[in-house]
Amino acid sequence: MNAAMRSSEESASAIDLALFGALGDLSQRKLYPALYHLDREGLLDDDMRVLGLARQPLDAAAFRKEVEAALATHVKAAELERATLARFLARLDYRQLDFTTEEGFAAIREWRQEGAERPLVVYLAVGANLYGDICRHLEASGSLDEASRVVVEKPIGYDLDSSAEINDAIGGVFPESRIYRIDHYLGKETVQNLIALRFANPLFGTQWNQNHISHVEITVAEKVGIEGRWGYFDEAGQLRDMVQNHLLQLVCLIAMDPPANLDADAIRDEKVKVLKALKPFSEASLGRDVVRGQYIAGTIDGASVPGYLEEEGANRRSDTETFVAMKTEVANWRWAGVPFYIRTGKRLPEKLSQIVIHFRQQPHYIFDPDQRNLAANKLVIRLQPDEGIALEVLTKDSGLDKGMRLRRGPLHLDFNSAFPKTRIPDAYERLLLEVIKGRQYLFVRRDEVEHAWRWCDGLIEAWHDLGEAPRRYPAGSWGPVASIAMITQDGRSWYEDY
Ligand SMILES: NC(=O)C1=CN([C@@H]2O[C@H](COP(=O)(O)OP(=O)(O)OC[C@H]3O[C@@H](n4cnc5c(N)ncnc54)[C@H](OP(=O)(O)O)[C@@H]3O)[C@@H](O)[C@H]2O)C=CC1
Ligand SMILES: O=C1O[C@H](COP(=O)(O)O)[C@@H](O)[C@H](O)[C@H]1O
Repeated sequence: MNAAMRSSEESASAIDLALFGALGDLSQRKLYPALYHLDREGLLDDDMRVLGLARQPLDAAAFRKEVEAALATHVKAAELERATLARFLARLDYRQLDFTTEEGFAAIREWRQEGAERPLVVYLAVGANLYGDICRHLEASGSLDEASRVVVEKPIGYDLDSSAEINDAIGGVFPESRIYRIDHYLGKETVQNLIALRFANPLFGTQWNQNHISHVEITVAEKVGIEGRWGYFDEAGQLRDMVQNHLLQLVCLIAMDPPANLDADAIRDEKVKVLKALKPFSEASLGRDVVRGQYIAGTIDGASVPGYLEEEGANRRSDTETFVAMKTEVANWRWAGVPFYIRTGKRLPEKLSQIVIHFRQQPHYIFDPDQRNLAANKLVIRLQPDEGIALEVLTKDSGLDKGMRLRRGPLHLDFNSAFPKTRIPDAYERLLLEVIKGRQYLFVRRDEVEHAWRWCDGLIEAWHDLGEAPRRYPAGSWGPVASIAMITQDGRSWYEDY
């Protein structure tokens, strides 16, 4: 964080927030808890107001009750303080609105009149099919001005063409400098820590390339299944839902060159270079280096769970993937020849997001030949849960009878125990704070979204040509056996020290 960022951190900015989709799942589970926590931390200006917009006919009092109920469900009881809650609820107002017609949008302009000097932030917590309509109606109703910002959720489209269409619609009303595209992984504390780890520590900065790193592993494993979103998910699949955005953003943060500074565009320029350098799959590499899976019924934590095709809302046979593993490469000078193994899936045994950087072995090995497989350092970056960083190093096994036996052990930084008083904020807290302050470095620029789609579209097209059904895996396993074979064929294995 540069000096300008640091000094503006202390002062909260006053904004008016118009929240479209104010009674939806995202608002209730993520946005109100995040705003409440910001208020509790003293990070919301006293004058900040929130206007909830949705189609149900509620008045402000009934809306506040809905929000209070959402907070009671999604904020820990110990963190719900009466005074903060009262202050937060008093910020809220509500208007009933159908987002598809311009009629009614004047209500936003009228609500704005009271706080016209504050920038308006428009948060679109609705499906992307509504983004264009809402932006146009906001403009036509005279609700916007030169300082208004818009926040949009993923997924932006279904492929490159649809994403370009949506981006055009938003871009027809808001300039890129006032569009905040959320990828909530960028708001996670440990994901931001990747920037600090890489660029604040010369120890890693000098080693971060193909001369010293043999391969990189990224695992984003989920225990949950489809969570009532079968209709959406079946159209998307795990590649579009997770890889196109979250996993490729992680690849970017690991692989990018140092930005000249921490400005949004300096960082985003470097990420775009990584996306452009991602190797496309050939027909041969597709069969060898990519595994798609779909879960069948199984057991997680001792409880039976249904298969993907038996989940609530499942209404057809489907070959949509719920798991993807692949070996890819960032084809540039820094990373040529270094495989990036990535995998993500639903209904896996753990909720775990982890990056493992495998360093190369020493050029000449002098210890016990039986221990050769130990002989490389690993940097394990745990994004969730139990956020932390561990560097696996080799030391001498102690004891008179051990000779020069090696022992592998971690130099471990566990954020929760190292900094016990620091609550690790939810990603949406950080992201909302950045929007309020008008800083874009944690948001995704249009060209990032589009380069990521271009690469994914190529992969999806090749899958279609191949015409193979996904491999089945039992819920509660680590995915199809082929995903293990994919990495063992290179003489490696997925890091398993969970
Ligand atoms: N939920 C999550 O965890 C995540 C969501 N997202 C994204 O966030 C966005 C919102 O998702 P989510 O909250 O789950 O969706 P929901 O369907 O739960 O919420 C959408 C809200 O918008 C309202 N709405 C829809 N159409 C209209 C309309 N024409 N006029 C007025 N109100 C309307 C709905 O009202 P009604 O109830 O009356 O239909 C509902 O309150 C989506 O883009 C999604 O992809 C991204 C990441 C995670
Ligand atoms: O964007 C999404 O992310 C969640 C996983 O997020 P996490 O913060 O819990 O790791 C995923 O379940 C969902 O399908 C996807 O749309």
